[in-house]
Amino acid sequence: MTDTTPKSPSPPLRTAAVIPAAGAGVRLGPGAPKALRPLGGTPMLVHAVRAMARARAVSLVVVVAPPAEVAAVRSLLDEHPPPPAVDQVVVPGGATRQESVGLGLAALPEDIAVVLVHDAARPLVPADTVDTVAAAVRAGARAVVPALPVTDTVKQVAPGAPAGDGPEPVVATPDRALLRAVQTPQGFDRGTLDEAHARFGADTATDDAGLVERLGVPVVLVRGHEEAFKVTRPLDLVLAEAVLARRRMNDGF
Ligand SMILES: Nc1ccn([C@@H]2O[C@H](COP(=O)(O)OP(=O)(O)OP(=O)(O)O)[C@@H](O)[C@H]2O)c(=O)n1
Ligand SMILES: C[C@](O)(CO)[C@H](O)COP(=O)(O)O
Repeated sequence: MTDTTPKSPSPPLRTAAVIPAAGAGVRLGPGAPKALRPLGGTPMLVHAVRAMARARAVSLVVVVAPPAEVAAVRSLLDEHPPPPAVDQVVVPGGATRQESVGLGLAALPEDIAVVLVHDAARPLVPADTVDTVAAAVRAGARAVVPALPVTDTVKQVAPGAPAGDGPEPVVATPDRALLRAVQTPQGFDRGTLDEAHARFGADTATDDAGLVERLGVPVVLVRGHEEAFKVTRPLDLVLAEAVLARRRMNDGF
């Protein structure tokens, strides 16, 4: 006999942001782990979490913290709570960025369909950029990366050449018009990213989309934003302070 009992609708599938924040910040110089260093008087991580929580799409934020700082990060985020519609989870990170992202993915509940991976070290990404990436995944793309044209001319050197430490023979000058500098958040259909990390997570890659490319899955770029730059070296922090001060003056926050 056919069962005619009406089925209750399934709950909607949600979007989560995984924020790798477990790096030391060696290139920024000695001090606390980079994500916990202040920007405008507030730890960089709090800015990154706010940026993700402010985006319309995101309803869960998973912060991947330096293992020794998990309790401190939980307290910090309790002091700076997200909007009520956004849940927050903190998990310990690993030795590499990829390992940290993998640990964040392992903490996601089943109802997450779209994952945005966002560096804590990109604290000033505008909410519109986050929503553009999430919307492109929701519209059917399996991997979406915000990117900007490259403004410097780029030279290619031989494999194994020491970075910038002396005379290096140039091997080629790639056509700059064909190059893009990529940012985060990178957005993925959850199954695609899980598979990429399961199969290639132990390989070397500097971003998550690089792992997805190895699956043979198409990756698409959308326009990034200048203010989504990564705080890597001390001068980046000077720029970040200036951008934040300008925003506070313009927006009064
Ligand atoms: N083991 C690691 C290494 C990096 N990251 C995170 O990955 C993002 C991008 O990495 P990067 O800017 O290179 O940060 P660090 O690894 O901290 O920088 P450095 O190489 O200068 O130490 C950062 O938000 C960083 O916290 C992480 O979660 N776990
Ligand atoms: C993921 C990333 O931010 C994209 O630009 C970047 O590749 C991270 O690289 P890093 O080696 O951790 O600085």
